Amino acid sequence: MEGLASLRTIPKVSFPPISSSTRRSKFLSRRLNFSPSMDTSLRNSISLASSSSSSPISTAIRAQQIESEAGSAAASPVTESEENALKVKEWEVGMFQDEVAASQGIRIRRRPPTGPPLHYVGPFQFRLQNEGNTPRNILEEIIWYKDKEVSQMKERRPLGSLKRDLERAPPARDFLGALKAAYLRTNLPGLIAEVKKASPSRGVLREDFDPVEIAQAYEKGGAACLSVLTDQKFFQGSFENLEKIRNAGVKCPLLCKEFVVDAWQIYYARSKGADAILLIAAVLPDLDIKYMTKICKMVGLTPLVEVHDEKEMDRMLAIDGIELIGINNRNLETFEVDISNTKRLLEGERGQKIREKNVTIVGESGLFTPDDIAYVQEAGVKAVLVGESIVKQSDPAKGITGLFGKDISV
Ligand SMILES: O=P(O)(O)OC[C@@H](O)[C@@H](O)c1c[nH]c2ccccc12
Repeated sequence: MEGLASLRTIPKVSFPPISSSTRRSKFLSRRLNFSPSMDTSLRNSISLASSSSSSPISTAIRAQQIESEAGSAAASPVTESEENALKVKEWEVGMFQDEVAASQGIRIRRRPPTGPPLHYVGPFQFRLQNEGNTPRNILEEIIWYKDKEVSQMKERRPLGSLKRDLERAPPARDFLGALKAAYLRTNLPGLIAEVKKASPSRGVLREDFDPVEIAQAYEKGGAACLSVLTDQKFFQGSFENLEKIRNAGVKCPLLCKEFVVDAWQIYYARSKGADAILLIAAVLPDLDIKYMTKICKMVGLTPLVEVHDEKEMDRMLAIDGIELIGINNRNLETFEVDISNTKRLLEGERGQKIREKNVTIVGESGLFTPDDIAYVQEAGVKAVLVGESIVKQSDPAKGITGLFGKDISV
């Protein structure tokens, strides 16, 4: 009995007495990233926009979602057996969502890390550690943690109150415009300089980490935009850093570097002063990308969609309205870095399509020298995203000059 060593005892949970259909609706909305309080017109337009999607599974999920919304009007008390049936249903829907994702080549599973329904023995519930509830790689671990973190944050800050805060947020600035202007000015890729304290692959990059000082040095050194890591657990970043940098009067537009799993995070990033936000294609199915890019545009954020391989690039090129794509040279599942990844993804017909669609490409990760910059520029990038090589320098402004082989601030 292999899994028994990690057998855990969990007290039985009882839900507050709300209608099962309401809860199911909420649950489905969450899994599908449709916020229950999202404007109906937007939701409809997104459903319409995505109705061309060829996946029969996503169509079925949409049908279930509509059914769940229709059912949410009726309220009735829930019995314990209904409760258990609901848990099983939730598990099934989670599995279903993973199937949709898998059909698009996504390996990251989004099913709740609690795994399959619990086993009952008397008053106790047991859970066996197994393939289904153990993350398969670091990205999956981050995403599962993020799912939990975000659902807790949402409880503290419901979308309604967050939306009201948006009116008080500092105005969004033109992230893509700043990158294009830098490219025209310098004839070199526009720099997105990353305020990064640590990462799971490299550990702590800089002990004396003052985010505002680093941001100001980057600006002085000629960065077009900044990227601020906001993930706390794995990258030692924070939204406080983002807010501080914005409030310190740094003029470079700011990218919120997060692991977005829920549209709520987009509103939150905007409320903290972000001008752009990262959306990772390895994590988000097409429907989420379409929906989230619309939310971004609605609140004035520029989405930077990140891909790592040909399959992800082709998926994103098939979605209309994506203007900015980052090619990550780091595989987030294995941490392997290879800058020829950028070149490979920009070759041949794919490169041709990118030029036709006028998509701006950002080369991301593992760039250290003027030769690296020249290599990705030659491959076709108009911008680069750089962290480690410049954040480690005692003067990050000089780090930028070293990276490009010349002073790009003038
Ligand atoms: O420090 P580097 O190798 O220059 O990489 C920066 C940036 O590309 C990297 O931090 C990054 C790219 N995509 C991400 C997604 C999540 C977290 C981090 C990243």
